[in-house]
Amino acid sequence: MQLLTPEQMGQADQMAAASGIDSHRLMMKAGEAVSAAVLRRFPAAVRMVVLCGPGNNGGDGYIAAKALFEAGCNVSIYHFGDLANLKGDVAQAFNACPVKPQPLAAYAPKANDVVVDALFGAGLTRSLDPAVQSLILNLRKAGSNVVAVDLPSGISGGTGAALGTAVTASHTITFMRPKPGHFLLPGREHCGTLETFDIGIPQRILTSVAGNTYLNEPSLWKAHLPATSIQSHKFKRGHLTVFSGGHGTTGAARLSATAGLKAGAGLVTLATPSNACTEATAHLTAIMLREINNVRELSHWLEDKRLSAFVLGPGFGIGEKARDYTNLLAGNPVVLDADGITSFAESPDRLFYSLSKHPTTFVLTPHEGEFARLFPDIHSDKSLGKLEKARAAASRSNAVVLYKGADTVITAPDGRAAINANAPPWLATAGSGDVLSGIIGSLLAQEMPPFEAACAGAWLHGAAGQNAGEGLSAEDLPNGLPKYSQIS
Ligand SMILES: NC(=O)C1=CN([C@@H]2O[C@H](COP(=O)(O)OP(=O)(O)OC[C@H]3O[C@@H](n4cnc5c(N)ncnc54)[C@H](O)[C@@H]3O)[C@@H](O)[C@H]2O)[C@@H](O)CC1
Ligand SMILES: Nc1ncnc2c1ncn2[C@@H]1O[C@H](COP(=O)(O)OP(=O)(O)O)[C@@H](O)[C@H]1O
Ligand SMILES: [K+]
Repeated sequence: MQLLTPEQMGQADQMAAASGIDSHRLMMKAGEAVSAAVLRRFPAAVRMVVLCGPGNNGGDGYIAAKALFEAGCNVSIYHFGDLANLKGDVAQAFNACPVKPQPLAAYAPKANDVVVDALFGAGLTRSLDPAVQSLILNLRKAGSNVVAVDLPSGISGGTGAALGTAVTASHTITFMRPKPGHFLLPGREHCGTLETFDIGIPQRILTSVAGNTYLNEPSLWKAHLPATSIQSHKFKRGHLTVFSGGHGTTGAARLSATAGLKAGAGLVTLATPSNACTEATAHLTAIMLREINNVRELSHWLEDKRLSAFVLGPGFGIGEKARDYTNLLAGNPVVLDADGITSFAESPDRLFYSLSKHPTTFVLTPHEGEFARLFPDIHSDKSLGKLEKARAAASRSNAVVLYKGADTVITAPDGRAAINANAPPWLATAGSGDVLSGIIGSLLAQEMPPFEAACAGAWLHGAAGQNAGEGLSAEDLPNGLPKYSQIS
């Protein structure tokens, strides 16, 4: 599913008008869709309260109020801003509305009210007025049900950031295409259940304005998923190498390797320093073991051209050895995670220089702390949302960047970006990231391109979390992976 920024949506709106589509008709459809959703969700509501702002979002509100009124509901409208300043479609919607609005300050929220939030949508550019913010706090205190039009007021459609206090809705009705702010945090938590309604802007216009930001769904990468064929043999399904730390620190790499095998790699080898071989052997069966202690031994191992992908970082240890291995692996499909990333904290440019000499084959999987170590200036830039930060990081590093969190974002150096939204909160458990690196490594080993492998990996990890259920530990995740043939 392609996502549109508020700016792109505005552009689509203008193009629709320029091509002769009646903009008031679009507003009518939007407002009527809101009214229908409210009636469907709250058929027994005692009082409907529509809060209308000064722009087109407010216009949708006046249309919704009219439709609710005509459906026999008890409707009140409260407005923000000077009614004398209403223009164009909003003024027309206001004039046609049989319910006369009162000023916002007169509204005292009640628990049973069903509130339609049509204060601000895509046009929000700055923090809400203090009076609006205090009303939002009162709504929250009263526990009123809120249905947001397009976006909960106070949430940025582009970044999901809350510009001051923002409305928390149980439902949000948006139009044509969701925006990144519906899925990025904290926006996602403010939206409740999201419905996307088609108000009739033609597909050709949406396609012409859309960039390359997507919700991370199987349609984005399913065609690249490894297919199992009767003629397959284990080398055809790829050989993944996971580098392990030394004695006492092999757990993370073993988790990653186990996930790699379960995610379909034909062969998985744990590359282990000599002092950890006994420990690793005691825990492994299907996963193979190879002693690798230094760059010379790694170079020798890399002469086997059937090795298809590598995971470096989980439990590996921070330092020169990680940097040397990474440099040697540049140009190969690699997931660089955890200690592999942190090893470049003092000298990120050394990593970027190494990666700049090859096509994109690396996937970097930082959580926020690791992201800040590798990209300190991008991380601290308050003008950027998570999507833009991850895009800037991918462009700088020439790697696919999977910026982890409850709203994981995956970006490629060519600008493609996907927001992952299927991860349950109980994935926040020790070792969960190690499993993710193994899944992505496995998909790389099975010849998935790096952006698609990272997107599929994040989604499969989320699905595994859902299947394993609340209370899971990271060991449960590989067994929760869905079967590829059943993904639709
Ligand atoms: N995109 C489309 O195709 C359609 C959009 N529609 C609606 O139009 C909305 C966007 O309309 P607008 O662009 O008029 O924007 P809004 O209605 O979200 O904002 C209105 C105005 O408020 C001002 N403003 C921004 N932040 C403010 C703040 N914190 N305090 C006070 N004023 C502030 C802005 O200058 C803007 O002109 C969408 O969210 C949607 O609800 C619908 O009417 C149907 C068609
Ligand atoms: N609240 C959350 N909801 C959903 N997923 C989460 C949440 N917090 C973390 N995750 C996911 O869990 C994984 C944790 O990885 P990481 O931070 O590397 O932990 P670890 O190093 O313990 O494995 C990441 O994939 C991340 O996206
Ligand atoms: K709104």
